[in-house]
Amino acid sequence: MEDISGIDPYTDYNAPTDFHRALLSAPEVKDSDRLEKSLALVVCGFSKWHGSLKKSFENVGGPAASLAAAQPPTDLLDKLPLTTHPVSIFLATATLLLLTTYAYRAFFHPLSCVPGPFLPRVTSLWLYYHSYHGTECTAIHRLHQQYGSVVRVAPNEVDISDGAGLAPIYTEKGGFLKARCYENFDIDGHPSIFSALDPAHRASRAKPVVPMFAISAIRARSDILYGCVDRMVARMQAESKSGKPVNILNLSRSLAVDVVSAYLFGKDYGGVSEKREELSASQFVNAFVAVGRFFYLPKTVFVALELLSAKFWPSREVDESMAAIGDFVGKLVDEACEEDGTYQARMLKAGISKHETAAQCKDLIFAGTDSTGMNLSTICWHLAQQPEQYAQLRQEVLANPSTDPQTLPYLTTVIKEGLRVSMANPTRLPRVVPAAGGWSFADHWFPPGTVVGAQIYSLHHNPSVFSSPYSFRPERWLGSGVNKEMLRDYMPFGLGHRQCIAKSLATAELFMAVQRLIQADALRGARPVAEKIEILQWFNSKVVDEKIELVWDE
Ligand code: HEM
Repeated sequence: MEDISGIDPYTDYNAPTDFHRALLSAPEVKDSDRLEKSLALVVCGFSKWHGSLKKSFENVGGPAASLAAAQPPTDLLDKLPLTTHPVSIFLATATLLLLTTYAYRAFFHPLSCVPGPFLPRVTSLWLYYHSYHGTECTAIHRLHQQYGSVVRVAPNEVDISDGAGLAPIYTEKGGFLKARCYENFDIDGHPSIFSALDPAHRASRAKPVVPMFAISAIRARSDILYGCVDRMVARMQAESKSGKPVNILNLSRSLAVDVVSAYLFGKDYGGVSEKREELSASQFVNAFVAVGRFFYLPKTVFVALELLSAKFWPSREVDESMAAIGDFVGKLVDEACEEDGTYQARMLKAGISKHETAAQCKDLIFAGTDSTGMNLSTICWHLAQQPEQYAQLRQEVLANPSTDPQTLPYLTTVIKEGLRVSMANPTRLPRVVPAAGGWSFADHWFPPGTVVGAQIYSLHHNPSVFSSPYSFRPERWLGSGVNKEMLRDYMPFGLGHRQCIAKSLATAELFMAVQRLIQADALRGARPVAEKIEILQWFNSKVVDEKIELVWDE
């Protein structure tokens, strides 16, 4: 970049425009430099009134420093109202800096051509607000309806609802890397397989355990899953006779934690057998779900908030639940025998510390319990109000008592549709545009570092791909009704290299659970208590009141 620090606005200066020209028309000016130079102009102006301010900017280096070294055009500045009070100077400087930043983001930023309303163009507060309140998906969905399939949702972030964007973001060449905000899901100071940004760090943790998630490995030990499922069905049947509403979300979560623990850790958590209204692991899961409301905050702010909320808003229930899970994984790790082939043993054998292995186990308990629980309960909730679909499913399941459930065509459509409508993970799965050359899509160019993502909520609710998108219609997945856009845009488990590591395990669990529930006719006579399932749209959605209830008529 050309050095323009030699320009002395007092001696070389003919008119203020010379000074501006020097600032703004230097060759190879990048947008960021332009901003820095604009700031430098502000610094120059104020430094006339407050020398110390100038000095501090001189220490910054770069064009700001070189221009701070220059003198401002006196006649221009002399006309401005003067004040020497440091607070006024500070406030005025801050305001100018803010306005300059906003102006840059709105009009000069490389993403300034991407459509979207004014607020998210200039500040991330819009996204933080909706994320906090659990309205992110619907707010962004509305933007897509208004502005098209590519919208700017924060100064440096874009959401894409066009399925054609999925392959480059998530799949091709391994997809883009996860965005920094995933760090907020680190557990006990460790990046988990889910939250790790660095592929090499993730790979060294995932490699030893990936074989456990293979379809063949799951099939070989399907008796473990059926054992958990049968206990859950028996409990649902027993509770259904009480005449009171049964919280099937709690029941499905209980099954899910048992499957994860029995299958992966070799030790059943015993959630289904617990004699309590709410699963003891629930508050632990809820606490992690709630992390989603601060997902986009910078890590330092996130950690500060976490500490503050633990200090000023402690919760006995959450602490107890955390302690229960802490004890459970602590024992798993202490008692692990390196050759026993369990998840924890494989991690330890790969050289992962005990502390981190315990954290990785916690991550699986959270990820496995929440999403699978949400999906199974959503499927049951829909089946309970669709007598025709229920009858068709029962006919198929009863006619094929010992067939692998994943080969049953109608059951397959039910599970697929359940995964489409259940918004277990409704929000964007944000990724970073890589350094090499940026990324071009749909007439837009996104510079390196831009955070791009596609929210499952918009893809699964796109009426031009899924007709009547909010209705539960398993038939849409039958035969000729299926088209390539449906297959392309369907992504309940994410896509590509970082898609759900436990996709096959979760799918097997859903098939087995629905198969056994239908065989036992457990949902006959059930009806939903509420008209809809209300969620807060966080990374892992939170069901309002943590309840999805069914009640059985006599
Ligand atoms: C129906 C149930 C499930 C759904 C819908 C689901 C959904 C997802 C999604 C959407 C992602 C991708 C996140 C992203 O790209 O940012 C993901 C990743 C992940 N899920 Fe699941 N999940 C389910 C069950 C499970 C279970 C049972 C486990 C553990 C036993 C699990 C563990 C993980 C892990 C560790 C990752 C991170 C993978 C990586 O980044 O390499 N999930 N899941």
